[in-house]
Amino acid sequence: MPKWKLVTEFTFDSAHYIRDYDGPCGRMHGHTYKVRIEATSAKLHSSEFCPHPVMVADFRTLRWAKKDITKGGLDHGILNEIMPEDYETTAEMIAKFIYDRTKEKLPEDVQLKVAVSETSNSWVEYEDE
Ligand SMILES: Nc1nc2c(c(=O)[nH]1)N=C([C@H](O)[C@H](O)COP(=O)(O)OP(=O)(O)OP(=O)(O)O)CN2
Ligand SMILES: [Zn+2]
Repeated sequence: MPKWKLVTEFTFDSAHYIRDYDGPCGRMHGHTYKVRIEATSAKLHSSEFCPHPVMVADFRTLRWAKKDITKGGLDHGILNEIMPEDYETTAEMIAKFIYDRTKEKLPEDVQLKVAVSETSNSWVEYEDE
């Protein structure tokens, strides 16, 4: 079936610690998190900014997490305070958190894959097939 795949990448800067971690990651520290979101659909849709069905998903909608925390994003925040308690602040759960929040903003048929990197040598990817 013909389909589109959008890819967008962005960064945000935040502090975190991993609860009960035996090592430096258990102390408050910061990362420039890199995020890559892939959105796939066989249909085009309107968006919160555009009334015409011409997009898989609006890049502006996909990039919500790069906004300042005072504007609903994750930038310049403390992830342990922003994320609900059932998410820990590992890259795995940050990817799931971004996936879950982004999915809420999109039409049901849009498939997502979210990748998160804390450091230049490690990535995690999350999707729900
Ligand atoms: N599977 C995961 N492992 C670790 C995570 C994680 O989110 N998922 N997170 C951390 C820490 O948050 C830490 O900040 C990253 O540590 P580290 O991999 O040690 O990063 P460095 O770039 O400093 O690695 P060096 O090898 O010391 O250069 C840890 N593990
Ligand atoms: Zn860290």
